[in-house]
Amino acid sequence: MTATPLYGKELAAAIRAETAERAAILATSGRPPKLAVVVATDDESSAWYVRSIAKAAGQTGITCDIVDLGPDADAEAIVARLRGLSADDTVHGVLLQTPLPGGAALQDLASAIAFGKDVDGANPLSLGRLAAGLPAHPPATAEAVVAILDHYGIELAGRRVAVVGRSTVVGKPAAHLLLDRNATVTVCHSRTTDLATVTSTADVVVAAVGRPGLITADHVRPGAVVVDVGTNPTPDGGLTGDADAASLAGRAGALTPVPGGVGPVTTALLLRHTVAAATAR
Ligand SMILES: Nc1nc(=O)c2c([nH]1)NC[C@@H]1CN(c3ccc(C(=O)N[C@@H](CCC(=O)O)C(=O)O)cc3)C=[N+]21
Repeated sequence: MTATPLYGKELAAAIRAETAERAAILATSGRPPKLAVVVATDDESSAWYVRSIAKAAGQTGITCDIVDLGPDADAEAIVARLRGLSADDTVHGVLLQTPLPGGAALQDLASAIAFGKDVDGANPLSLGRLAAGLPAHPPATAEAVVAILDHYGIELAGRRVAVVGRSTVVGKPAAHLLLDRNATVTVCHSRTTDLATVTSTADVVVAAVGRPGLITADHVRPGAVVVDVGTNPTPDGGLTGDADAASLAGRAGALTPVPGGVGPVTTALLLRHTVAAATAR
C-alpha cells in the first residue's frame, strides 16, 4: 500500500478566495477586516504560523497587525494588551500565540479576548460552548482536521477516530468537532498505556502532540487515515510532523503531509473566522 497524500493547499486556496470576496465587501462598506496576532515567544513553530498568517492575510485583503511583546512579557502585560485589542473597534479578530512565557497556559490568559473576537477559540467560553454544541469559533487547527477529511470525502460518522494529544488548542476541541460528526472518539495522551494498541483500532488517527515521528507503521492498522497536526521545527530550518511519513507510507491509506497539509488550511480558516467576526459586528 502507498499512502495517498492529502494535500491542504487546494482547499486552503478555495477558503481564501471565498474569504477575500467577503473581505472586499466589508472594505467597500468602510469596515476593512483586521486581525491582531499577539506574540510573546521566540518559538520557531509560532514564527512559522505568524509568517503564514501574514502572507495569507495579505493575499486575502485582511489587515494583519503583529503585536510582538517579546518572550519576556509578563502575564499582566499580555492580558492588558488583549483587553485593549478587545476594546478596539478597528480590530475584529484577536489571536494569542502559544507557547506563552513563564509556562502560562493559554486558557489562563485567553479570557481577556472578547468572545466575539476570539477567532482561534482560545477563550474558555468558546471551548465550553463548543463542547455544549453552541455557536463559537473553534480553534482553526482543530477545525482544519475535520475540513481536510471532508474535502477528501473521508467518512466520519460511525468510524473510530483516535486523537493523540489533549491540548486546549487542538486535541480537546478536535475531539468535540469529531464527536459532533458522529465519530467514535478516543483521546490519547502522554499517560496512555500502550498507545499503539489504542491507535491501531482507529480508522482515522489524528496526531497532535508535538513530537516528531511519534506515529509509525506500528501505530496504525493497514489503510488507516493519518491526519498529522504536528509542526515541529527541524534543525535545517524546515518543518516536520508528528507522523513518521516514511514508516507509514507502506501501511497507512492516506496521510496529510507536513508542510502542505493541515497548516495551510488552519491559516485559511483563521482568516475566514476573522471575516465572519467582522461581518457579525
Ligand atoms: N494559539 C495558537 N494557535 C495555534 O494554532 C498555534 C499556536 N498558538 N502557536 C504555534 C502553533 C503552530 N501552528 C502552525 C499553523 C500553521 C502552520 C503552517 O501554515 N504551516 C505551513 C508551512 C508554512 C508555509 O508554507 O507558509 C504548512 O504546514 O504547509 C504552521 C504552524 C499553529 N499554532
